[in-house]
Amino acid sequence: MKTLRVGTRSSALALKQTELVIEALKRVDPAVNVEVVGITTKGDRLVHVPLTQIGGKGVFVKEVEAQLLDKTIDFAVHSLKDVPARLPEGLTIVATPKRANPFDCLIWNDDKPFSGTTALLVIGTSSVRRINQLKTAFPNMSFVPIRGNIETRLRKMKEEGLDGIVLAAAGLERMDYLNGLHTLMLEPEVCVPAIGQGIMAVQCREEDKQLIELLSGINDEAASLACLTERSFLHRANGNCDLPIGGYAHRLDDGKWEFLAFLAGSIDEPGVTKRYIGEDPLKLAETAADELLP
Ligand SMILES: NCc1[nH]cc(CCC(=O)O)c1CC(=O)O
Repeated sequence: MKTLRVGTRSSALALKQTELVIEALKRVDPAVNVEVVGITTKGDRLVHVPLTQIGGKGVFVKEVEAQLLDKTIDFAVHSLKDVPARLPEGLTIVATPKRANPFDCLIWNDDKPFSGTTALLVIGTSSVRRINQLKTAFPNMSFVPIRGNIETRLRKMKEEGLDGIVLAAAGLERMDYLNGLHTLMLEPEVCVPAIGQGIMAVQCREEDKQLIELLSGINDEAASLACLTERSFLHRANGNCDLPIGGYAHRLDDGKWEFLAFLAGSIDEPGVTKRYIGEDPLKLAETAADELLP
C-alpha cells in the first residue's frame, strides 16, 4: 500500500491527535503506512494578534486545507472546533473518532495563595464565548486576553501572575496534563462548550473514494451525530469566533438526545442558554436555531 501523507498543525496537541488517528487506522488496517506533515498555520505564526483580526478560527485550518486541495497531503486531522462552518468545495469531513471530554476547564495558578471566595480574580482567556458565560456565573472574575498553544498559555499564566486560565479539557487530557493541574471542570450548564469541542475531524478530498472507505472505518457514530447537530446550529448562525456561541449535543442514557445551545448578541450582552431534548438531534438544532437566532 502506498504511504499516505497526513497534514496537521504543528502544535504538540495537533501532532498528538494525529498519532491517535494513525493508531486507530492501524487497528482497522495494520498495513497502512502514514507520514505526518506538520504545517505551521497563520494562527500559530501570528500569536500576538487577536484571532478576530486575522480571519477568525479558520486560521488554524486554511493552510492545511490548501495542501489537501493541492494534493501535497492525502488527508488532514483538525480539532473540529477550529473548522469553520463552511468547508472548501471538494473537501469533506470523513470521520470523527470518539469524542474526548467536551467541557471547558478552569486552571488555577497554584503560585497564588487562596484569597477568599469573593476576591477579584483575573482570568486569562480570549474567547468571547467563555468570557460571556463566566461573567454571569462568577461576577468576581475579570478577563485578560491570552493566546498561544496550551504550553504557552500555562507558562503565561505563571509569568503574568494570573489567577487562572480557561482551556478545553480535551486538549489537557490528550496531552496528559490534567492530573498535574489544580482545576475546576465547568459543567455545560455553567459554560456551554464551543461547537465541536473535544472532537477530532478527519478531512480528505471528496473524490478519493478508496481513502474515504478506509478513513470512515475510524468514525464514531455518536461523535458524528454530535458534529452534525452542533455544526448545523453553527451554520445557521453563520458562526465564527466573533459571536459568543456554543453548542453541545449528546446522547442521554435513555437513547434520547440533549442539545444545549448558547448565544449572545455581543460579548457584554447577557446570553441565552436553552436545553432541547428529543429523539432526533438534528431537529433539536433546527428548533434551537429558530428560537435563538435573530
Ligand atoms: N482554539 C484552540 C483549540 N482548538 C482545539 C483546542 C482543544 C481541543 C478541542 O477542543 O478539541 C484548543 C485549545 C483550547 O481551546 O483550549
